[in-house]
Amino acid sequence: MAHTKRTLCVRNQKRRSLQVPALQLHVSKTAMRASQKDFESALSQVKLLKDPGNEVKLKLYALYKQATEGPCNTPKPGVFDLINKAKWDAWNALGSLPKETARQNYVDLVSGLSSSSDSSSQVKPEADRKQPGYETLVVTYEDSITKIMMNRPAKKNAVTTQMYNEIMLALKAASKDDSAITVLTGNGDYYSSGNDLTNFTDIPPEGIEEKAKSGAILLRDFVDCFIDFPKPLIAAVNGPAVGISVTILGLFDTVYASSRATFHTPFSHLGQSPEGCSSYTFPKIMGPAKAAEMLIFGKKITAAEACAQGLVTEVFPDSTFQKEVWTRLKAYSKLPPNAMRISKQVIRNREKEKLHAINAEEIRVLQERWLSDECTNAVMNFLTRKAKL
Ligand SMILES: CCCCC/C=C/CC(=O)SCCNC(=O)CCNC(=O)[C@H](O)C(C)(C)COP(=O)(O)OP(=O)(O)OC[C@H]1O[C@@H](n2cnc3c(N)ncnc32)[C@H](O)[C@@H]1OP(=O)(O)O
Repeated sequence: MAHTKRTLCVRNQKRRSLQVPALQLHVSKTAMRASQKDFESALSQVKLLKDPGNEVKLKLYALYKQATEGPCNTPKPGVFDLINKAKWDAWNALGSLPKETARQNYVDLVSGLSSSSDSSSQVKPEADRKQPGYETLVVTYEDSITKIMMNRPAKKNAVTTQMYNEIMLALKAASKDDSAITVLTGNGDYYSSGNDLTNFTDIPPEGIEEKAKSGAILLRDFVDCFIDFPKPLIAAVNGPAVGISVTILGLFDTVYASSRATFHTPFSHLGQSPEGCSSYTFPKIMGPAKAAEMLIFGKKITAAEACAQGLVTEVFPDSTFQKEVWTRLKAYSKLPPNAMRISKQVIRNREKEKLHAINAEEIRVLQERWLSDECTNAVMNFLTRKAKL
């Protein structure tokens, strides 16, 4: 029973149809009315269904036993007999549920599973998998993975105000959907060229200070979303990465990089200062000396160097990057999602408060830098094409 590709909408329908709490299978209005024939038909139907997962299979098993044999009265299997113990527990949990009610609940459950698997097979996967409402991103769900792809390849995936907002929206949605892991990546030859420098040009009538203030709030909220993201978060760095797209990597759980990727934080060149909690995470990850070379002197490092310094988890040859990374991620996405979330919490939670405070402090400093001549000149030089990195 293969896992199928489908839209969130269909997944939600399916989830609703599977909402049969293990210990509270209710007596429906039609209870007592499921005939032996209905039950036998459900027994045949269940063999044709796609794999509904272990939890539902246990419910089906328990209801079947209750419907055919009545309350569980066999000895409890030993602790090491895991499978039989899980089955026994599920059956025993039904207590004294009458046989007729168990039969009806079995028929209802199979009927719900059949209709949801019918509707999922009607989905046209390729077109529908893309989630609507994003202009700067392509957000998809497949194989229990939410993939957030920055999608301004002609501009090297530079992060506009709109993209900051859309990434926050996508992360908030991914934290609540039933994906097991979330991946951020880029479309085209770049992962991201960092903050879109035209963000600094749109000055409101209230003046540059107001612009710096609103930019600071946006950036603080953006980085906070990464600090608070509850599920495993993976960066698939498909090409060069600059500025904010590099600094937030310290807040990811895993970073895979193409051999073509480079990592560049040219803050001094731009008259700016570190953000994304990198003033804390980078020295912690790579040691203060290597962090200073990147964050103060703007040294661009290769994927191999970033891996040696601990910023990158693993580097893959560019020619096989996509294939190898997605094969790996699909395997990880099948691990028990709650265990992965909880492990992430255990690893990350004790630092959260500290990271929020660091984020706030970095932004306080950066907001002042944005008003400096050094920063204004650097941005003007880029926009008038006098300077590139
Ligand atoms: C709300 C505010 C929050 C602020 C948060 C602060 C974050 C800090 C940072 O992120 S600092 C990093 C800022 N990024 C840069 O300084 C990179 C600037 N870009 C470049 O130096 C070069 O474009 C390049 C080295 C990334 C790529 O050079 P290449 O020659 O390969 O390509 P082009 O320069 O021709 O780029 C193609 C088009 O894309 C536009 N573009 C690329 N990056 C940015 C960018 N960061 N901001 C704005 N525009 C960018 C480039 O202008 C070209 O556009 P065009 O085709 O219309 O000319």
